Amino acid sequence: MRHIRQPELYSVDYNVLRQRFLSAARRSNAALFEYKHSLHGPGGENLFTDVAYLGERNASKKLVILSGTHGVEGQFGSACQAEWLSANNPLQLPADTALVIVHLINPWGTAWSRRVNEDNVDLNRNFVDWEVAPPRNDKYAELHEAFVCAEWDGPNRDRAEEMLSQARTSAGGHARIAAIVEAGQYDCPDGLFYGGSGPVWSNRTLNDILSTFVAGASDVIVFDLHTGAGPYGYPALLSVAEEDHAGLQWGTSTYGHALKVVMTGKGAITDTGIAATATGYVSAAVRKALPTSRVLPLVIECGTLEGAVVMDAVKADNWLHLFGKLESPLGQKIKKTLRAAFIPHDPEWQQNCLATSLRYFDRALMALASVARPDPGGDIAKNAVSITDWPPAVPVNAKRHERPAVEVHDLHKSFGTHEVLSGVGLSADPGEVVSMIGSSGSGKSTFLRCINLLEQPSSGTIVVDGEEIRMKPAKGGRSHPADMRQVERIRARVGMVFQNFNLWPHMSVLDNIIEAPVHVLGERRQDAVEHAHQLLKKVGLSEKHAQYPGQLSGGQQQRAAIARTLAMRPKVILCDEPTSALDPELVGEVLRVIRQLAEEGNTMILVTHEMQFAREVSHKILFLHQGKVEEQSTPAELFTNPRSERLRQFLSRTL
Ligand SMILES: Nc1ncnc2c1ncn2[C@@H]1O[C@H](COP(=O)(O)OP(=O)(O)OP(=O)(O)O)[C@@H](O)[C@H]1O
Repeated sequence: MRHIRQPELYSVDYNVLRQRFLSAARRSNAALFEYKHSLHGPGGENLFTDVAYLGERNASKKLVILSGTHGVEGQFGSACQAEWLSANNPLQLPADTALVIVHLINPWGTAWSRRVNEDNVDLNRNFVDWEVAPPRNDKYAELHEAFVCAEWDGPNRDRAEEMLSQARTSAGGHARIAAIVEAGQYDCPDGLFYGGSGPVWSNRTLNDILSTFVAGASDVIVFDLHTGAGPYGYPALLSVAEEDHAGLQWGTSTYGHALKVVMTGKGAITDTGIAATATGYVSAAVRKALPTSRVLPLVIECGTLEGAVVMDAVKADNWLHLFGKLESPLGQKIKKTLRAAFIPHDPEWQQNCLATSLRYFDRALMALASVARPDPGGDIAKNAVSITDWPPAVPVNAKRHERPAVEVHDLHKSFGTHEVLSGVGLSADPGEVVSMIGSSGSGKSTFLRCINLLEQPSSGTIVVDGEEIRMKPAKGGRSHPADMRQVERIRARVGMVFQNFNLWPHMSVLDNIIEAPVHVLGERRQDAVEHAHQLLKKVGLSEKHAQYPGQLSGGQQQRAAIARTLAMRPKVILCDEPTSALDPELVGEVLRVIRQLAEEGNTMILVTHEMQFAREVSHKILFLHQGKVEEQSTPAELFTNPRSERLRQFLSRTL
């Protein structure tokens, strides 16, 4: 079984999920596009559905992987998407095949931990044919009042629960009630499994994505990633269909008995845990949007708790959003219960669901690889639309033309007559991770130390966050900073993680962390302490705040040093061989923290001898040789296709 390298992949924080996904996609050289939602997340953050596209624009075979149809389940789908990209870098796409990853199609639901969207709409009931009247669900209407009881407890609540209990008994158990409720309903906008009154934002966005990035392909496999139904911890592979079609046979021949076909419609029954009575699924949408393609719509559905328990959690969440207070203790408890109903806090569940899903993705690529190219004269090829433009999504890459977080041009540095850096340049965009590799003595650490003027460069230009460090000529054709106050200001924005930690030995861990925020940034001590505790939690050292550096292991000291760096809220983090002073068994714990920082979108410049790590976390790698950049490229390119002989030799010695 493949092991999850990052258990924290399952995060409840929308920003963490998004940054992690974008980071993984950028490392894979995907083209990125974003669809901005008009609402914000709970922290005021902007919300987006992101699309990562890999492969030829006009590929005739496409694999689509969609997450977050039911917002709160998006943690799982996002983890699968990011982890599959990270575990397969560079991803080997078969010829004439492209990958389209749609990250969090219902971003509002994910950010607010709701199964539904911003209009209380279940997106997986919203893809009905809106040209005709939506299906009626009279049996739901009879139960609706009990589902939306305004009281959390008290006599009315007791009556509502009694009514539901009687309905369960007379219908013959929870499953029967579930079949009624989960069929979806279109009359009660405040009720459960409400399908809406027209196509919602996520519906329109998905259709736009399909017509922009997928339409015209001859063969398409689509995964829609879900949790919350079926046996615990078992990722079932399903294909949901309202009628038989060519894709189903393709699915059966690809996955054999692993695939369950669920025929939906009025009165349909299935033992898969999903609602066969419902219509308006994503699978219907993809087939409708891609009429000229052979489409295999797949659902991965990872079972969690008993159906009745999941339904209760959804019902409580509906009450919370209609009548409760999100920030109250009860509100927080309801949210926690809902999240646990869809993503259990169980490493084995998380590992198994993720690993199995990645295997289903691998298999899909194999299935696409074995599809012969379409006959150029055939019907499908005739109908193929060539993608010449990518509107209306805004390419995320365009954002990367914002000003770089760090730019260095033509940097020279000599110690006496020994020129250690001979014209080194580098540019890191916000959120980018740039690693520097090279033999011992090639000048990597000196370069890093020049960026925050721990070493004074002999000449060259350094721009941090748009501000150029002003230099003035000094003796012997050298230069010095013109204004030390400017240097101090810029240093405060550039965090540095040193090889030897550099913690103050006479101060506790907490005092080490708050020292600079209080004395350099002028933060209130109380605020700095609060922030320090958050950071210690992040690096896994909550228990160690009162200890002194000498009482900690090397790995713990380095993690404390990272927390101290983060306390200054740096624009850029420079890491100078952060693990080279550690015993091998302590390296992993530090790399994990650095990986997390990288994936949360911090801008980092990293000097390291950990090649595999550099390959996994970096967007760009520079190979330094004798004070010059010999080669720079993306990790995939640099490691698999080194151009210079020196780099080839270096890699053969170190990999
Ligand atoms: N303060 C200094 N005074 C004199 N020479 C120095 C000084 N600092 C570094 N050097 C020299 O500069 C060269 C580059 O050193 P640097 O530490 O930048 O290399 P590096 O690529 O980081 O090496 P390593 O991977 O071994 O850390 C070396 O020859 C080193 O001896």
